[in-house]
Amino acid sequence: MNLYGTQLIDNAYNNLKISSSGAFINATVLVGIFYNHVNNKELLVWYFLISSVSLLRFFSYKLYKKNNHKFSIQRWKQIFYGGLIVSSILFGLTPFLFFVQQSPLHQAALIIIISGLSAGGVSSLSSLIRAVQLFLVFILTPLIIKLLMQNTLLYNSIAFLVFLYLILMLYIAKEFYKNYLNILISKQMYKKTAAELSISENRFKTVFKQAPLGIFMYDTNMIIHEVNQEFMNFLEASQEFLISLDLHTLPDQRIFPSLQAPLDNIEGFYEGQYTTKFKQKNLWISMNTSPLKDINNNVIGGIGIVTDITHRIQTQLQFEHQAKHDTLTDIANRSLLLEKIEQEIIRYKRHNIIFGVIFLDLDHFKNINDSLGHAVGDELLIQTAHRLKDVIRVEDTIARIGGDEFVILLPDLANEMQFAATNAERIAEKIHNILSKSFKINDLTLNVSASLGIAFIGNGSQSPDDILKYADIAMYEAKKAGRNTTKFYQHKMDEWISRRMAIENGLRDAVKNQELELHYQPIIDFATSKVIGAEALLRWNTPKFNDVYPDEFIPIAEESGLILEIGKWVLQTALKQFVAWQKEFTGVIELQKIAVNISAHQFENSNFLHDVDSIIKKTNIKPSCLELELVESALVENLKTVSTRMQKLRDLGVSISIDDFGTGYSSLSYLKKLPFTTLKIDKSFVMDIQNDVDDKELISAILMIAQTFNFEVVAEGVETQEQYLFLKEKKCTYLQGYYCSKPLPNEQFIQFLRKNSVRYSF
Ligand SMILES: Nc1nc2c(ncn2[C@@H]2O[C@H](COP(=O)(O)O[C@H]3[C@@H](O)[C@H](n4cnc5c(=O)[nH]c(N)nc54)O[C@@H]3COP(=O)(O)O)[C@@H](O)[C@H]2O)c(=O)[nH]1
Repeated sequence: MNLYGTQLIDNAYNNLKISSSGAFINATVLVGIFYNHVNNKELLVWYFLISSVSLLRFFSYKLYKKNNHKFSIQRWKQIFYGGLIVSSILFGLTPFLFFVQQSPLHQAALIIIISGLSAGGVSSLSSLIRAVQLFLVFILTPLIIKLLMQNTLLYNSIAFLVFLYLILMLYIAKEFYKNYLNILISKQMYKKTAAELSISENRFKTVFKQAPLGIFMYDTNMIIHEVNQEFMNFLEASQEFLISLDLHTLPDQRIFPSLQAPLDNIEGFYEGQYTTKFKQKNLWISMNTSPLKDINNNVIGGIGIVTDITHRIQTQLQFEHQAKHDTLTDIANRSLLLEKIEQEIIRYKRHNIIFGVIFLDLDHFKNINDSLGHAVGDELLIQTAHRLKDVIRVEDTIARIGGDEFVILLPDLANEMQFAATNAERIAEKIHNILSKSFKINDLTLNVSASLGIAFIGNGSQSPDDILKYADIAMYEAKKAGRNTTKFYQHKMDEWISRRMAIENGLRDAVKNQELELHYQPIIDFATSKVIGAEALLRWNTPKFNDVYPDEFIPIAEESGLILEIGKWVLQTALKQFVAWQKEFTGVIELQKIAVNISAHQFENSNFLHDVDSIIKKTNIKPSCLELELVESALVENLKTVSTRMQKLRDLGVSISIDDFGTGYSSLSYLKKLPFTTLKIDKSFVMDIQNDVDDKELISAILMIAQTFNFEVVAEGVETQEQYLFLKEKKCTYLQGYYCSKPLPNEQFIQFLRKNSVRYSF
C-alpha cells in the first residue's frame, strides 16, 4: 500500500466515529418512528444488529486511533469494508422489513432516513471510492426495488427519482474522491515543499552564518536588517551597530549606486576603495548586490555580498610598483622611465613643449663600491636618490637605470630650445651642488661627484631610446672632460658613436693585421740613476684612424672583450722583447723589470693565470722580472677571490704593482690585504707637486706607507726637475716620465739603452 492508500484509509477511519455514531442515531430514530407500526420483534432484532455493527465500527475506530500499527493497512481496510458492508446491508434491508404499506408518512420517513444516510456516506466515505459505491448501491438499490414493487405511477416515479439520486450520489462521490485525492496530493506536496524549504532555509542560514564573505540584507528604506559574522568581522563593527543602520548615512558614498541598484530591480557591483563608517578603516572591497523579492516578485530590499580584497589589491599594487620601481632606491626603473618619456613625446608632438633628460653617472662609483663594499655602495645610491628627489620638481621623474646611473626626466622645460637648455642647466647645477656635500655612511665620510649629460627632445632625438642614448653620450663627454661637470648632447656626438663602432670593428682585426705595436717607457732607479726596465705601452697603427690613442681604444677593447686577445698579445710581445734585450745587454745593463698593464677584464678571466704561466715558460723570462700593473678597480670585486688570484701570480714569482695609486678609495685596506710588491703613484699627483701642497704631502705619506709595508714605489708622469728632485729626496724607488723619456718604439728604446747603459744622466 502506498502512502496515498494509507492516507485514504486513515481518512476513512477518522470519519468513522461520526459515521458509526450517525448510523446508530439514525437506527434509533428509525426504531422510534416505526415501533408499533411494524413487527416489533423484527425491529428490535434489526436494531440490535445495527447497533452492534455500529458499536463494533466505533471500537474499530478507537483501536485504529490508539494503535494503527496493530494491523497492517490491508487488514484495517478489510475491517473497515466488512463493517461498512454489513451496516449498509442492514440499512438496505429496511425497505423490505419496515415498509408500512398503509402509511405514506412512514414510507417518506424511511426514504428520508435512507437518503440522509446515503448523503452522509458520500462525504464520510469520500476517501474510499469503492466503499461509497458499495454503500450507495447496497443502501439505495433495495429501496428502488421496493418502490418499483408498488407498481403505481407515483411509486415508480419516486423509484426513478431515487435512482437518479443514486446516479447523482455516485457522480458526486467520484468528484469528492477526486477532490479529496487532489487535496491529499497537494498536502503531500506541500509537506514535501515545506520540508525542502526548511532544509534550504537551514542551508541558507548555515551559509549566511559561516560564509567567508560578508553578507548583509537591507530593506527598501536602505535599513540593514541582517548581517553575518564575516561582515561584522571585516568592518570591525558589532551587530547592534549594524542592524538598523541606515545606508544613506554611510560617509563613503562611492558604494551607494550599487546599493541602490537592487531597489531598482537590477544587480549592482562595486570594486574599489571604501572607508568604513565605524572604524574609519581604509579597505579595498568587492561588492555584489541583488534584489530581495517577496513571493509576488516584488522587490522588498537588497542583499549585498562583500569581500575584503585589500590584501589582494595591496599585493597587486606591490607587484605593479615593483615592476616599475627600482628595488634598492624605490625610485622609477627603466621601464617606468620609458613610459613617462613616451608620454612626454606625445605632449611634445601635440603642444611643442620641450622636455629633457639628465643622464647622471656617479664618478668613480665602482671604486667606492669595490673598495668599501656593496653595502656602502648601496647606501650611497639610496642617499643619492634621496638628494636628487630633494632638488627635482614634483613633475619631474627620477629613475635608476643601472648601477650608478640615474636619469632625471624634466618635462615642461620651455617652448624654445635655448630656454629649455637654461632651465635644464639650472637643475643640473642644483644636482652638482647637492651631491657635492659629503655623504655620511656608517662611520665613513664620502665625497662624491657626478657627470651629467643632458639631451632634449627634438634635438635629433625622436624616441625614448634615442633621447636616453644621447643623454648617455653627453654624460660620457662630461666624463671625458674631467668628470664632475655637465655636457649637453650635440648633434656631432653621433659621429662619436660611429667612431667608437669603427674603432671596435678595426680592433677586431688589429692583431691579425699586425697593426699593434708596443712602445716602452724606461724605468729609472732613483738611487743609482740606472735604467732597470721599462713599461710596455700599447700603440695601434691603423690606416683607418690618424690619431687613435690607448686612452680611447683600450676602454673600447675592454668593453667589447677584445682586450683578452690583445692583452695576451701584449704580454707575449713584451716578454719576448724583454728577454731579447736582456740577451743583447748582458753584462752591460742589468734589466730587472718589464711592466705590463693588465685590465680588470683580463685579470678576472679564468684563463689569465694559465696564460701568464705559459707565456713565462715559453719566453723563458725570469718570473721576478715581470711586473703586472693592475688598476685599483680591477682588484676589488671580491677581495678574497682577488687575493687568491694575486697570490697564485705571486707564487709564480711575478711582481704586482698597483697602478694609479691614490685615485681609488681605500687603497690602504688593499695594501694590508693584497700581496702587492709595488705602488705606482698616479701622474696626477706627481704633476701637481709644484702647485699643490696637498699632493706633496700625499706623496710623502704614500712613500712612508710604502716603506712601512716594504713596497717599491714607482712615480709615473715625472716631467720636471723639480718633481724629480722632490721624489728623490723623499726616497721614491723608481721614476718614469717624460723627464727621462717618452714611451719609445722598440728600436728607439734599444738605442736609449745603448745611450744610457751606464746610467741616465739627469
Ligand atoms: N690594459 C692595458 N692598458 C694599457 C696598455 N697600454 C697602455 N694602457 C693604458 O692606456 C692608458 C694610456 O696609456 P698611454 O697613452 O700609453 O699613456 C701612458 C704614458 O704614455 C703616459 N705617460 C708616461 N709618462 C708621462 C708623463 O711624464 N707625462 C704624461 N702626461 N704622460 C705620461 O702615462 C700613461 C701611463 O700609463 P700607466 O702607467 O699605465 O698609468 C693608460 O692608462 C695605460 O695604462 C696595455 O697594453 N694594456
